[in-house]
Amino acid sequence: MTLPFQNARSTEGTPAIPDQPFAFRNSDGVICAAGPAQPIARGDDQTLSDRVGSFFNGADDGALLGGALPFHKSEFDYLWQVDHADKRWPGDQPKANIQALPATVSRPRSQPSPQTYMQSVSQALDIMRAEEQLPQGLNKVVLARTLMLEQAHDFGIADVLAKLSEDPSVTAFQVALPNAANDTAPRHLVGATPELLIRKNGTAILSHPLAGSARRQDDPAADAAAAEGLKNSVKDQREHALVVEYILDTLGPYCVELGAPDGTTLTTTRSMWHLGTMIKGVLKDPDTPAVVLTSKLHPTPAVCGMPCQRAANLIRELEPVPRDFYAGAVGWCDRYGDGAWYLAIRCAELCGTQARLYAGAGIVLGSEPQLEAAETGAKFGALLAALGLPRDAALHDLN
Ligand SMILES: C=C(O[C@H]1C=CC=C(C(=O)O)[C@@H]1O)C(=O)O
Repeated sequence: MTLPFQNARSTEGTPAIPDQPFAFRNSDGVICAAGPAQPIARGDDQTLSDRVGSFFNGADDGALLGGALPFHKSEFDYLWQVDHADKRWPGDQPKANIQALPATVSRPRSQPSPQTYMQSVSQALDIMRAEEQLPQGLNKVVLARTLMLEQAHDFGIADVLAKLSEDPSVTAFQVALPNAANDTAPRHLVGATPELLIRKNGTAILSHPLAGSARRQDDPAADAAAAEGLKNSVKDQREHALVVEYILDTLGPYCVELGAPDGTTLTTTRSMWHLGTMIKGVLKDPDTPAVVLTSKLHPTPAVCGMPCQRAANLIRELEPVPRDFYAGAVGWCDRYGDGAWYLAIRCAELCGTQARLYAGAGIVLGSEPQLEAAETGAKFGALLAALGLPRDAALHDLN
């Protein structure tokens, strides 16, 4: 077993202590790291429970653990222990008005191109059609693409977070990421996630999976029609049902009670409509920490697919850009294991003057490559707007 709180050595060496290892803001309030931060020894999913165990046994009352789990479970997480939480959001300091700054951000550069992305979606659909009758055939895979942006000066994380947290329906977040060998500035993941993977308070747990999406429209009648269309879409309902089923199956063994209402509800952010289901449960053991439940759940078919390992392998094969912490999980828990963990989606990696935005879409039989490319284009909207670009800037090069 590796001990937490030692100065963790990894392939990148000892992590530099970031100014702010993690921060989350939503309609419930703010959780930011405060006091001295200590890295928890890095490792993969198999050792997570052991590595965080000492935190729960030995930490002071106000101590918090938080950070990020990567998308692929064999990769190393990046977690921190801090002495206590702060209610000061990093964006609350006096700041420049982002709208007033000259627009210096470069035109977004797609990686892969939307056309290559559409080809990957077609390939995935070919596999699904060929395996439709097989019991372990591929049912769903979530395929992502990225946008690169650059500007002359460093991206201001506090400004980006302040913009993202203007939407009360999301959880705006910032987590420190490990630096790559040639990085010249600290690396962070910042985002505005709409999706709660798990919240734990004593024995009570809550999960709010989303899957199935439609872009919000400026015109109210068109917006209502988009929502109605999503609700009635057989393809989106199927895409959603796989996630709910998976979460109920995975959490079942840890619960004395677990349930979801019949049917989906419409959930909205400023950019997107989603199908959502509120899953509630009561744990058998209140000592099972939220971060451990997260690692059991992750990756759900909202970010990976079904069957899970098959989909994860296909993602490695078809996506040219490694996901790293995109579509992983970000969150925090206290020494009682209570806390909240979210899907790391609608996010960007910021490093100095560079930003990489990520967006994915669930592919099932009935998906259409062009529409999935447009859906990912729309999902970039919140981050594009926070970085000072038009919300629809990624919707123009899809033909
Ligand atoms: C993978 C992403 O979204 C997931 C969450 C909600 C809806 C989704 C969908 O409709 O495809 C995705 O499963 C993303 O935004 O990058």
